[in-house]
Amino acid sequence: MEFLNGTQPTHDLTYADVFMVPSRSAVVSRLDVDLGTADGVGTTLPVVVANMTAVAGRRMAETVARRGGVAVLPQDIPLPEVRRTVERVKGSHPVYETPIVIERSAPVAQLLSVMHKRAHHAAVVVEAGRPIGLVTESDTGEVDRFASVGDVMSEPRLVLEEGVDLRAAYEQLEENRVELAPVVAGGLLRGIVTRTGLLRSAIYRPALDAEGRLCIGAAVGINGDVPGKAAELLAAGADVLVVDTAHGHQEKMLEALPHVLAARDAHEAATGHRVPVVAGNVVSRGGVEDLVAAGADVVKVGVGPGAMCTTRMMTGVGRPQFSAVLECAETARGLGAQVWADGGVKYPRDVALALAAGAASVMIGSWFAGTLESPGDLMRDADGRAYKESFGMASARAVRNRTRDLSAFDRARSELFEEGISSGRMFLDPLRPGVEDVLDQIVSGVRSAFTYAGARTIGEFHTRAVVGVQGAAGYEEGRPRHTSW
Ligand SMILES: NC(=O)C1=CN([C@@H]2O[C@H](COP(=O)(O)OP(=O)(O)OC[C@H]3O[C@@H](n4cnc5c(N)ncnc54)[C@H](OP(=O)(O)O)[C@@H]3O)[C@@H](O)[C@H]2O)C=CC1
Ligand SMILES: Nc1nc2c(ncn2[C@@H]2O[C@H](COP(=O)(O)O)[C@@H](O)[C@H]2O)c(=O)[nH]1
Ligand SMILES: [K+]
Repeated sequence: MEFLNGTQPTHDLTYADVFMVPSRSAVVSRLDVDLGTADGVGTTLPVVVANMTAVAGRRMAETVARRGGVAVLPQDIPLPEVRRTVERVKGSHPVYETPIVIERSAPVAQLLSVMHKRAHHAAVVVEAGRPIGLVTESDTGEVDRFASVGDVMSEPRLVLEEGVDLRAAYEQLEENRVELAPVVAGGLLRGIVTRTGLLRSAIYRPALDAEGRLCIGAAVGINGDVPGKAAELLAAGADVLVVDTAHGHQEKMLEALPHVLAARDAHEAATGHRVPVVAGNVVSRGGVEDLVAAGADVVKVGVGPGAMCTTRMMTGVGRPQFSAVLECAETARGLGAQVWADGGVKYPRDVALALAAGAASVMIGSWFAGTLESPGDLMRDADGRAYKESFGMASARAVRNRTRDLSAFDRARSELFEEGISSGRMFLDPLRPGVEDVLDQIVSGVRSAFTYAGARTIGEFHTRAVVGVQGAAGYEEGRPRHTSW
């Protein structure tokens, strides 16, 4: 990446402070762009779902991995739950979507409580594993909540066989005038396909492990039995380990990392699979050097840019994210390592700029919290707008949860050091309520940014990007106007 006309910025910059200038390009189609990452995780998209309790759960992990990204399960989730989640994600079909499954005798009220959990807004009624009916949201419109699902379901007009050609499946949905269809193998339900899902399958490639199952990551903190926890996460099937703490450039992290690496190496010796280790967060050259020297494959960059994060206001510590990523990525590259840009992403442009600054992948939290697939309950404000609650992992709410095994006194004391918001409202975009809708937006923006720069790959983009510095008016000029002025 170079700054426009060779200028060198005199102060640190964040995503809003910068813009990219188009360059002569031989990449004539946005479809010629390959967004595969170089961090060894196996993602085909440079998108990582942040290890936040309000963001990364089973549905999020599965849905994002099917489109090529990866989610990192938070360090606060109890191990049995991590094992269950990894197992379910690895058990989900890499192409077909996971349906909401319900029994014929269940009340409609039960169906309505789960219907919004998947973007396809439909449920498959099963009997002994076979799809016998379909219910879409419109079927439940004026129905008594105690009616049974069997009364409102209709027989599927189309049932597809596993392995069906995806293009042919799309045509069959079109011919049968249906939006979705169950897919079966030997009569048993394997998943569903939707029109949008089939289109996405043609554009995205899932992030898969060596056995062809969806990828998932898991985080571990720096306190407690770190090697034991790392070994358990690896045994559970995590494809990437994230050693995560607010201040990643501290001795405790440097002590913990070798233990995690030893667990990783033992796992590799036993299974033949090498799991990349990510560590953070830092924002300086020295931080990257120390974490890479301690063995991190990837360094996570970002102190204070997160939407739920109050660190900068509480402490004055942090660094504008574009400059932090730029310096850290340059340092990591010189040491044969990579960085993830973590936090502060609000628009697709921010992902493009993080990649221009040299990130191998970009971690996103709060934006994804406001989607159907995040773990939180769907709520409505006084105007009826749908939202989900997000909260920081250093908020009193998260700290209370993380310290549940401590004495009441120690717990209360920990909460005093809160550096995050406990209840942010992340509104769902009515036009893009699902995480895949957000991914579509990100990927389309990033692919386009690549062709403007004349880059086919993330590596080329990083080399070719030309970045200028703008003031608030420059940023403002780029925003669309929905009304006249
Ligand atoms: N990227 C960011 O800007 C930030 C991210 N977070 C996220 O919040 C989650 C919880 O992280 P964390 O707060 O580290 O909690 P953890 O409980 O994981 O561990 C923090 C450890 O580091 C010690 N520590 C020393 N100095 C600091 C400091 N300035 N801030 C925090 N801990 C410090 C703590 O000791 P003691 O408590 O005794 O001081 C404790 O032992 C993580 O997911 C992290 O990524 C949190 C803040 C900033
Ligand atoms: N200082 C804090 N940072 C936090 C907290 N919870 C999460 N985070 C960081 O934010 C990113 C995600 O950023 P977003 O803008 O996409 O939401 C996450 O990965 C953490 O590094 C917190 O409580 N305090
Ligand atoms: K912030």
